Amino acid sequence: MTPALRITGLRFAYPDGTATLHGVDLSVEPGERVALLGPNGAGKTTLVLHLNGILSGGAGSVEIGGRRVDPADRPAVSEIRRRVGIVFQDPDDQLFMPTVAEDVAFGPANMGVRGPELRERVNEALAAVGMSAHRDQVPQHLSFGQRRRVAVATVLAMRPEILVLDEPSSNLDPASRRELSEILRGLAVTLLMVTHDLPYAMELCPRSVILDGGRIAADGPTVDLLSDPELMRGHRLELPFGFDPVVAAAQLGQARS
Ligand SMILES: Nc1ncnc2c1ncn2[C@@H]1O[C@H](COP(=O)(O)OP(=O)(O)OP(=O)(O)O)[C@@H](O)[C@H]1O
Repeated sequence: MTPALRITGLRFAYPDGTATLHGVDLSVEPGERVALLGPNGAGKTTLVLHLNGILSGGAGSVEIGGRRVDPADRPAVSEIRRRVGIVFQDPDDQLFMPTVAEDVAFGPANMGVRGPELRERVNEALAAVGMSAHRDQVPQHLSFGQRRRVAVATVLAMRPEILVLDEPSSNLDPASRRELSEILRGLAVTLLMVTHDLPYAMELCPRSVILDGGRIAADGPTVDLLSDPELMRGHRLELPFGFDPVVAAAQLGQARS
């Protein structure tokens, strides 16, 4: 099967010379849910920004469903931006229209979707995140957790094959955090989630990858990584007090390798 995502030998330095990725290889199968873990400054966001060509120009390659992300190939980039939806950490980076429904319609309308199909996509995306009742509200008047849900809906309306989320649980209260996790688990997409919230990684992603210093340091079942104290310490990862990944995995029905 063609992987949903294949990154090969990816190296990248910012224009100021900060070398951030040092040869990353990663393959994700369709329908997998993978957490991307690692300390501050590891290169997680930099890696994610390569998935739809926002960043490029280093060495190596990124392929989405077998198609290479090549910023010089404009049609390929538009196609890839439709297939890879990125939900940024701050929902306010994604919401700029006068109403929630217009924000959710923006992406598909930009792709040329019109009329009943556009309405259907907006309705479906808002329903998926439980925000149908707020469609006519001003996004900036919603709570943070509600804005994050709408940000997810703006991406879902594009019907992406790969959903990438940067810190989806940050600043959410416990109920909103759980509700978003239920929403994400119910989606039939490939999911890549950048997070420092290790129980959230455990809950949502059977597989995790640790990135540190621009290199993949570990890749395997989330429970295995989180229950390896030396690995965790070595990459500045800390579980909340009292959280036992093995017990959590058993409760979630996740297998150890
Ligand atoms: N625009 C930029 N110009 C120069 N260096 C940058 C830029 N953006 C990020 N960096 C550097 O790249 C490195 C990786 O940053 P990145 O944001 O990808 O890390 P991260 O793993 O997402 O961190 P965090 O967990 O703190 O969000 C850091 O050293 C950072 O200072």
